Amino acid sequence: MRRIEVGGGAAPYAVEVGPGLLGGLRVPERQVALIHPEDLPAVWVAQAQASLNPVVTVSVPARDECKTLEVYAGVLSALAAVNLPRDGAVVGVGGGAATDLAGFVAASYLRGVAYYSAPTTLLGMVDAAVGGKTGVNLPEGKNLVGAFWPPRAVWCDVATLGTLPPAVFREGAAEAFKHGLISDPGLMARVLSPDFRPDGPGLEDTVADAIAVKAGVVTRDLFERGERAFLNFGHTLAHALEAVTHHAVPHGEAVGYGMHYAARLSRALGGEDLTGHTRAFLEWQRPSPLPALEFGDLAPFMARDKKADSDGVRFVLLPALAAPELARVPETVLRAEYLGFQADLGALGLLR
Ligand SMILES: NC(=O)c1ccc[n+]([C@@H]2O[C@H](COP(=O)([O-])OP(=O)(O)OC[C@H]3O[C@@H](n4cnc5c(N)ncnc54)[C@H](O)[C@@H]3O)[C@@H](O)[C@H]2O)c1
Ligand SMILES: O=C(O)C(=O)C[C@@H](O)[C@H](O)[C@H](O)COP(=O)(O)O
Ligand SMILES: [Zn+2]
Repeated sequence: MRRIEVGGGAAPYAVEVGPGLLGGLRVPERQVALIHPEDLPAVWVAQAQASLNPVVTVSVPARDECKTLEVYAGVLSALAAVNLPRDGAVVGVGGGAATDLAGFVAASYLRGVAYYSAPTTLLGMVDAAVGGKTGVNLPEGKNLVGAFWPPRAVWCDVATLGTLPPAVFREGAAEAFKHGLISDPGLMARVLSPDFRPDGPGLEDTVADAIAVKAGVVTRDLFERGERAFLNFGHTLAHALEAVTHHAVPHGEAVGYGMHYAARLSRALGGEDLTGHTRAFLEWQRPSPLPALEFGDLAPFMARDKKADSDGVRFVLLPALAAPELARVPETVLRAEYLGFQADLGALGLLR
């Protein structure tokens, strides 16, 4: 079992990574609400219920269908209906979508109750469950409503990865690869290695090392006043792709595409050519091909990116491996590189 300490908030917490954790969840609060996606395999729901003995279990729609204000309101009502008290706790079990929702419920119900997270996807483990970003989407864009509300503990039961559809495992690899690109280049090769699979050797260490990158960043900058923005590498285009397609493009695939676009932008502004790495990742991930969207379809969503300020949109660029920076990019470059990006996807067979 690997254990990673995370600081930066009111109280430090630990992320545990290992097999068999779900059956042994321990929270000190007496009354617990368990939130999970409706398609989470019953075996994992049963294990979490057996260890937590929740006063209420709320099943929410799968994927980003649960990250809506309507679902959020329904979950709050379910907690109020059982009088979950202020000294109770919310536990989110599932992928990043369900844990983002559960965390936001915890952040806001009775103005905030204790939150614990048990991610069951690769993406949830290496990224979403750690660092305290919680929230839901609006039709206008991804994660436009939310709060920073760090968990009190995170349990990554790697056995749960065994029931993931292979494509969902590969979605999560995008965020681990991102951590490699922005901070730990050795991680990139490990993600692309044939050993990186739910039953592969060294899985626990690769997951833990990817978490360690995020844990370090959020410990130093929980509220995204500086370097936390680097965790958003690839996300300006990614979030726009998700929003414009009404989430037909899943987050992990959108991030794979977004990283390639961001690598092209970085090169266009004089940086090292890292597009070989991002292309290799797309070849490994084999995402669903993208619809042929115009730059103009995506621009309104990119303009609502949370890294934008009063002077406009900013992108995370990588002038060199593990050396990210936040920068503005002229619109002429954004447009030209979008055309080049589409040409690259065409050559890779990734454009519909
Ligand atoms: N808060 C953050 O810092 C952060 C970071 C990255 C991503 N996110 C968010 O996370 C979401 C994406 O998360 P995701 O990639 O985990 O996708 P997801 O939560 O949509 O899960 C993918 C699918 O797998 C199912 N599933 C979960 N665990 C399973 C298991 N063990 N076996 C079989 N099926 C299982 C889910 O119910 C869902 O249908 C997006 O909404 C994204 O915005 C948040
Ligand atoms: O934790 C962060 O900070 C990240 O940017 C991690 C991202 O992978 C994640 O998708 C996050 O939810 C995006 O945050 P947002 O502020 O752009 O909504
Ligand atoms: Zn992400």
